Amino acid sequence: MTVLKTDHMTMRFGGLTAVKELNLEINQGEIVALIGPNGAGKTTAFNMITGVYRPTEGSIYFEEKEITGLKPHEITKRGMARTFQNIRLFKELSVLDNVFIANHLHLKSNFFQAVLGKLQPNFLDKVIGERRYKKEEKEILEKCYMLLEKVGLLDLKDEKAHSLPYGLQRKLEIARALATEPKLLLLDEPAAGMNPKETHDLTGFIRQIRDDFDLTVFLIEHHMQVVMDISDRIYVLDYGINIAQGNPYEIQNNQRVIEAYLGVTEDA
Ligand SMILES: Nc1ncnc2c1ncn2[C@@H]1O[C@H](COP(=O)(O)OP(=O)(O)OP(=O)(O)O)[C@@H](O)[C@H]1O
Repeated sequence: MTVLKTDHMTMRFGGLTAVKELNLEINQGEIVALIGPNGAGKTTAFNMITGVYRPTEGSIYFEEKEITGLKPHEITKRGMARTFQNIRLFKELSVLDNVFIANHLHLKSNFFQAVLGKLQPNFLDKVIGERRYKKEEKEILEKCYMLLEKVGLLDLKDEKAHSLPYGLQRKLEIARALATEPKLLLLDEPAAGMNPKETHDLTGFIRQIRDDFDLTVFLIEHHMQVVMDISDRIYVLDYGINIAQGNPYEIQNNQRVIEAYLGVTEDA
């Protein structure tokens, strides 16, 4: 099944076309990379797919249903999650609390509102609500523990997020994304800031979570070794234009891609 499809997806900022008529097609279970030099339009493409920007032109389909123009939280609810180039964690909160909070999209009872005193339930509702809250809290905690175990952070669950080394903060971000139970996971530069050992382990880690959580993965990455090791297929952007697509071997040997990366012009 096609999990993600974009049809002539375009984003203009004034006179600048950051992404031009991009056609992507990503299938269930694939690991696909989006690469390109700085400013090529990769993050803009992610921002359109996840609802941060509405495309100026073109359409986006998730699991064959149109999602163009939906809000980010609506897209998350349908089963898409992302991490960010600049890590976004609650830095003063513990590792566990960071994952716990990320579950809120899946809570059936509105306990966050209740906790904040915004709801005034009658006595019976309150008793039932509290019982349900306790049951849900227990279930969520179990899920958080499972997620932290999967990403190798269970032993650090009580540490503050900001005290973790950068590479582990990235893994915590991934655990937070997994907490929303996505089918498609978008990773924006997962290797950034990782040390050589973490970078080396990243390929196995991403494949493992893809298999364990039945995911499809779409990632932006600058680290070419990671891209070539991990990707089933690669799309290349240059100045907003999709100049190539193919498997790692095809991309490594594509003259247009080599020129885009080396900055060679056609008359040079
Ligand atoms: N909100 C915005 N307003 C105006 N221009 C923008 C905006 N966001 C991005 N751009 C421009 O669009 C182009 C593509 O930027 P984008 O961040 O998508 O590239 P990128 O491939 O993700 O780059 P990098 O690898 O450096 O993160 C750039 O020229 C950038 O300056």
